[in-house]
Amino acid sequence: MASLIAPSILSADFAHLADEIAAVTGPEGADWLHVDVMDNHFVPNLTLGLPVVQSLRAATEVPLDCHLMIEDPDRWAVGYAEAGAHNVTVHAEAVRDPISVALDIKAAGARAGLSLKPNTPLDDWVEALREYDTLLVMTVEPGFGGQSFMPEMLDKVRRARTMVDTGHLTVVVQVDGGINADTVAAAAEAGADCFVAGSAVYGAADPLRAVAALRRTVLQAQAVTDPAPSAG
Ligand SMILES: O=C(CO)[C@H](O)[C@H](O)COP(=O)(O)O
Ligand SMILES: [Fe+2]
Repeated sequence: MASLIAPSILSADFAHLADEIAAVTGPEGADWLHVDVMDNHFVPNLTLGLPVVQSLRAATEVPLDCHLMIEDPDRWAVGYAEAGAHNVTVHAEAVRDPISVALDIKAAGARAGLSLKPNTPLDDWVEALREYDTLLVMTVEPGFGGQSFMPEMLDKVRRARTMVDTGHLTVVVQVDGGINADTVAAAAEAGADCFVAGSAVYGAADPLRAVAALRRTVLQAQAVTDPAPSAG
C-alpha cells in the first residue's frame, strides 16, 4: 500500500500558482500535485486547461496528477499526457471508450486513471479498470473544493482495496474530496493509497506542514491495518 499525498491546487491562489506549488514542495512535501480540470459542462465549475498544465509542467518537478472533470475526455485526455502529466484521470460517466482512452494515455507516457462519482458503482467498471493504473474514488460530488467527506464511499474504497490485494486489479486507489486531518485516517484504514487534499492543505497556515501531518496520519493508520506496508 502506498501513502501518496496530492495537494489540490483548486484551493490555491491561481494568481500565484508557482509560489503555491513551491509552498508544498520539499522532502516531506507533495508526492503528486493534483490539478482539477473543469469545463463548466461535466461539472458546474470552470478552472483551467491544457495551457496552464503545460506551464505547470515547466514550473515544477512534482508529478502532475490531472483530474479531468470534462466532457469528451476521449478527445482531450491524451493532450494532458503529451503535456507531461504523470497521471491523467478521466471520469467513467463521461468517457465513451474507456479502454482506448487508457491505451492512448499510456502510449503517450502517462499513467491512466479512471474516476467514479459517488453514485457510480465500482462493479460496472472492473473490466475497464484492468487497463488503468489509478482508480479515483470521489468522496464528494465533483465540482468544488471545501465539501464534506462522504463516509459512505469507504465501502467502495474497501472493495477496490480487496480487488487489488487479490490481484484482480493493479490500480493505485485514490480518494478525492473532503480529505483532512479528521477524515484521512478512515480513508487510509479502508485501503486508499493516494490522498487528494485541497482546502486542508491550502487553507492551513503552513501548507507544507499540513502535507507532512496528513502523511504521518496515513502511515499510522496503515501500520494498524497492515503491519508491514511497502514504502510510499
Ligand atoms: O476534484 C475535486 C473537486 O471536484 C477536488 O480535487 C477536491 O474537492 C479537493 O478539494 P477539497 O480537499 O477541499 O475537498
Ligand atoms: Fe480532484
